[in-house]
Amino acid sequence: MATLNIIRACSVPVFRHSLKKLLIGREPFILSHTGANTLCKRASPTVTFQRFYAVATEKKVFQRDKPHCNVGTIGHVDHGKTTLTAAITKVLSDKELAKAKAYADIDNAPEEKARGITINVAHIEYSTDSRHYGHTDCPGHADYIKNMITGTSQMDGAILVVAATDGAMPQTREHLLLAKQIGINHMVVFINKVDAADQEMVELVEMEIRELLTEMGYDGDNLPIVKGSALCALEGKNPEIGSEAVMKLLEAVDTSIPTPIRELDKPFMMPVEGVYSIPGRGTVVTGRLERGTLKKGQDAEFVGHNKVIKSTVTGVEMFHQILEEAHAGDQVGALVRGVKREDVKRGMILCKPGTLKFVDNVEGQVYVLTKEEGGRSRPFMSFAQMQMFSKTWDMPIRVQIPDKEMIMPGEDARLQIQLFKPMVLEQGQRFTIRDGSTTLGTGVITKVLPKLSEVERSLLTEGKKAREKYLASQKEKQEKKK
Ligand SMILES: Nc1nc2c(ncn2[C@@H]2O[C@H](COP(=O)(O)OP(=O)(O)OP(=O)(O)O)[C@@H](O)[C@H]2O)c(=O)[nH]1
Ligand SMILES: [Mg+2]
Repeated sequence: MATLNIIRACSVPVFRHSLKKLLIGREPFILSHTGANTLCKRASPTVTFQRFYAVATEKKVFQRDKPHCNVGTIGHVDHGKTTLTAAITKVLSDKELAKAKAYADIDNAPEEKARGITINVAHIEYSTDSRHYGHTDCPGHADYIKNMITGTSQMDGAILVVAATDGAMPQTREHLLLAKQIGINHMVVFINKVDAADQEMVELVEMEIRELLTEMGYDGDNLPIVKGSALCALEGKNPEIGSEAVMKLLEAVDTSIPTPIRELDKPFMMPVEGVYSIPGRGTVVTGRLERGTLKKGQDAEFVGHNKVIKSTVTGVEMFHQILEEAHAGDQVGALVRGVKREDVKRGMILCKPGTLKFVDNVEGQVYVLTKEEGGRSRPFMSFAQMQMFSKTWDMPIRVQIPDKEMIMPGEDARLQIQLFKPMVLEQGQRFTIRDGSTTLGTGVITKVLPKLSEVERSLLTEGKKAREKYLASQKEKQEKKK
């Protein structure tokens, strides 16, 4: 069977014949890589080893025939994000543009269930006539915000799901605000569950959402809002509000979320989202390639959590299909050599050796959320300890407020931020700060400051008393100088 596939994969008819002669009676799986490669070369220069290997292991080679774009569903708990995701794949699979995914597959597929390189369960692929999509369905409940922050930081645009039966809920608001602050500027709205609400209610919800969008800094008057029922689409009922509404939504996504311009010519860099160990193949890291291009055979290193680990990329896949070359914006899985699963942690950055360094002392500009925006009601002061989220990592930090005594909710201010462990941070990088389960604020890095001294570093983790003592001694020194 596999042999036949290989023969079919050969694109030049005259070589197909010689390939047939070479391969009949051989088992492709037991060929060594070099053996297979020579075989391919002898048979046809057009059959590359990647293609050969792909067919031998019955994996498809990814065909880059459409621009790639990353989207995802956000919105209040239970408003139908996962149902809509499943419905999109169902409707598109009828047109052979996607593989239908059942609700249960999207919502709680255990990671062991997935095989191959690209494992991340939250990512789903489909195509429309004009684009190829990677879709993130953010899980609900308690983990939501954390996933929102790390998950949506990879979206080029979002689909906001609002149930017509509920309208805008507190979390709709919070997620919208967060999305805006993370830098998601393009949004399409799906008013879901119209099968369970009357017409008047649906219209009211639309008005309410347009107002909310405007308030949050989006173009509320003109953003596309599609009304329908994800459940009907999934169950194949009422096509006007079911499958047709889903197609309308996809059209809106196609036209109003532009394909971002990718930085292909920069050295590659990919924040690691997941790390997996695949028996017989090695360690695989997943994430979205942010800059550059990534290919098999490239030297790479992991930077972050105060470590640099050298490695080589030995394979690249996207949605279980082999990629000859990954481009910035692609959601990829990379097979890496010489690295154990325990060595690499989520949040490290896979990059071209020597192009990134980690820092532990930065300056940023932050906006602190008010209680209504989902923040807290109390101000915070210098020396406060909190958690910083950026790209796919989070890390405890201690902050200093150089210009003020304290920052009140609703204010913005300059912050000096010291990280407990050095991470990759660049000027212009966005971050969010949180305290326990509340989002305090979001900001952007304005300056990278000199690395912390040993004393400063030890004080970071010491208690308040030690720090106060240190500061007092510094003050004394300065006064003596005067
Ligand atoms: N009547 C009706 N019910 C729907 C529709 N879409 C989804 N539901 C139901 O709403 C409930 C929640 O749907 P989910 O898709 O799990 O919602 P979610 O937004 O993914 O929820 P979380 O992931 O928990 O935040 C389920 O019981 C769905 O069957 C719809 O169009 N009409
Ligand atoms: Mg869900």
